[in-house]
Amino acid sequence: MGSSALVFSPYDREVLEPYLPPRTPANHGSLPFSTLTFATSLDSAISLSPGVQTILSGPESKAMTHYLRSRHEAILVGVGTVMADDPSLNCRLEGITLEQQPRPVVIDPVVRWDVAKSKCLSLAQQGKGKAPYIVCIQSNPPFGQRKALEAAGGKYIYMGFEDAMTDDGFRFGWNSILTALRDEGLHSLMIEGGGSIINSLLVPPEVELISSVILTIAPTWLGQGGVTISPERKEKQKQLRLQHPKWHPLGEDIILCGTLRADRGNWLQQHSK
Ligand SMILES: NC(=O)C1=CN([C@@H]2O[C@H](COP(=O)(O)OP(=O)(O)OC[C@H]3O[C@@H](n4cnc5c(N)ncnc54)[C@H](O)[C@@H]3O)[C@@H](O)[C@H]2O)C=CC1
Ligand SMILES: Nc1nc(O)c(N)c(N[C@@H]2O[C@H](COP(=O)(O)O)[C@@H](O)[C@H]2O)n1
Repeated sequence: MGSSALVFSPYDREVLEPYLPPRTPANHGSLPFSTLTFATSLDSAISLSPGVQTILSGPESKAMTHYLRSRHEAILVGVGTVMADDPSLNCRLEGITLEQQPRPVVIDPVVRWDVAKSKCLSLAQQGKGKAPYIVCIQSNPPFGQRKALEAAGGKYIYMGFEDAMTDDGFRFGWNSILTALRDEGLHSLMIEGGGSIINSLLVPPEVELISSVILTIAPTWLGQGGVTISPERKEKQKQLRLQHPKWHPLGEDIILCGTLRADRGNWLQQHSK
């Protein structure tokens, strides 16, 4: 995604509002309002292959993504995404202050990502975004990286070993991740990807942690071999279906909003016009 200032219309903002975190954060103690949001092709691919950044959003939906970034206190991605994309993870909407910038959060259990060399940290050093929080198990990340990260206002968040499941590498439970972020004072979280992160959230019981879903669907097929969104189907599992879906065309793309949690229904009905 490029670097010129983006504009997102008041009309489009209003359409999204029922699916966004409340402007005044809810109760102290509750987990962050978590919005799952990514851009997908017609064949459910979010990139051509794991290490490849693939532009799917058109200019209008890209502006929407940046509006979403401005409406959440944090933006979460997995280490696969930062290694592949070296993303900025800031908001480039017109008129955004540093205070309004989201806090990047990277799930990187064994600290594979060299944050000191990242675009994200460089932008934070220039005051164009916030420095990331890196969620990991390693208690002594490389000294130079830690120094650079902390000097810019970022940090490592250490998860205990008891949180890491061993059958599939180091995996933290999502409840533990969200609890750790809540304890850092973050009330809302935009979860952008990549494939491993999204697929692991779209299964019960983790799916209950998702407050809303806002997808960009681009009119393109990426073909086989891409990173696809297709969560594991557990035995006897009911179909996972978006509740309260709203389809909203934006440029050549379409935005699909919805909820996944039963208790979001009432809230939506009260807030939808
Ligand atoms: N189109 C879109 O909107 C987006 C596309 N992407 C694309 O997705 C691709 C990357 O996806 P993936 O390779 O699946 O990488 P990923 O970004 O999902 O990161 C996967 C890694 O994160 C860590 N991880 C994930 N869940 C964890 C958990 N519960 N506990 C501990 N560690 C955990 C593991 O180390 C795992 O290997 C890239 O090509 C990127 O461009 C990424 C974000 C958005
Ligand atoms: N909304 C959206 N549309 C696409 O077409 C994308 N490829 C992505 N990717 C996500 O955005 C990150 C790049 O962000 P910056 O512009 O560098 O801040 C990338 O890492 C993915 O998380 N998203």
